[in-house]
Amino acid sequence: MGVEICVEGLTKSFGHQVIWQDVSLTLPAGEVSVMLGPSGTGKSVFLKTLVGLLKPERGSITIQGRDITRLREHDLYEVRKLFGVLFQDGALFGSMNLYDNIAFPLREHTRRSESEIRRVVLEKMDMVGLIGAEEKLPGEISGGMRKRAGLARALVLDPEIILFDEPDSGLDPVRVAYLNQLIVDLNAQIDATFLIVTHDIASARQVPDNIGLLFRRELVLFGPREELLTSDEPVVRQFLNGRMQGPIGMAEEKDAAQVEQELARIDEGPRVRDLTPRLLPGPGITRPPRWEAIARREAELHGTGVSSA
Ligand SMILES: Nc1ncnc2c1ncn2[C@@H]1O[C@H](COP(=O)(O)OP(=O)(O)OP(=O)(O)O)[C@@H](O)[C@H]1O
Repeated sequence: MGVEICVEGLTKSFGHQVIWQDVSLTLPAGEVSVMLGPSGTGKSVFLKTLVGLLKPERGSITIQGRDITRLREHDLYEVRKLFGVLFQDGALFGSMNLYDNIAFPLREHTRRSESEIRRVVLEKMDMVGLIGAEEKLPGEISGGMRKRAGLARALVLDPEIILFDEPDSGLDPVRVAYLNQLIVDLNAQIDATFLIVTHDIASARQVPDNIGLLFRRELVLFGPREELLTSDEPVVRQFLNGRMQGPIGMAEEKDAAQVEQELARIDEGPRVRDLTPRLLPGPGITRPPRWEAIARREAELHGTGVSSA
């Protein structure tokens, strides 16, 4: 059923450079959350801190009753098994074919027989639509396929939490749409807790239960998607609408008077337009009760025609 992650008062610096401070949020068990933020605001650092690869200076990360920032390396190793991570480039070994890449965590971390490994690898390859590509090398396939292979590898140890570091980076809009559908389908099938770091606003509008925004060393907001999409917070409005006008500048600092002037000039139109229909599990995917409830809510909001996008 996935596990909850509770982050409280988390601060991370490198030397004198504070990346973010006093970050508190709860990733609800089994839900999909997205973390947005301008480049360089420390989204990847946040993922690495969650999985215990980086140590924060202050604060706690509680998973299954244990604060993982205080665990010794041996116990941390156990906790890491709860996580599957999809790195930006898939992080595949270039000299291994896809089958061996995906089998790698099973061979490293379990004592399963090769026939059992084969069953799991093929099951996960099937889930991400890669059956038939077992013998391919990472260099022989498209960026989209590499992401899928990275995702299959993240799934083989049956994680309770999956972290996605910019799954859409480097993909064209059509491949991003397929990947988003895959993420939603997977959430309905395996029911793990998902956290997705992305720049892609269209994905953030359609895919998650919750949205967070890191900006100027703070977690500006974290909350249910509907709340964020209709928020009046200028930073959120600017980011979700991909506009130059607003508090976020190229150098990340703008004069308050300039921001005020820019905001006064924007006519946003009716609020209801902001609530993009949510992506639902596709045909053939059995929806668990959580997704049935989401589908009912979408039908209420957008009419009965809403199904998968
Ligand atoms: N190991 C490290 N040592 C020192 N500084 C680091 C380290 N890792 C990241 N940083 C710094 O932390 C800041 C945040 O980096 P991070 O990659 O998390 O940003 P991001 O929000 O993911 O950016 P982008 O959206 O462009 O990928 C950057 O200034 C980066 O230089």
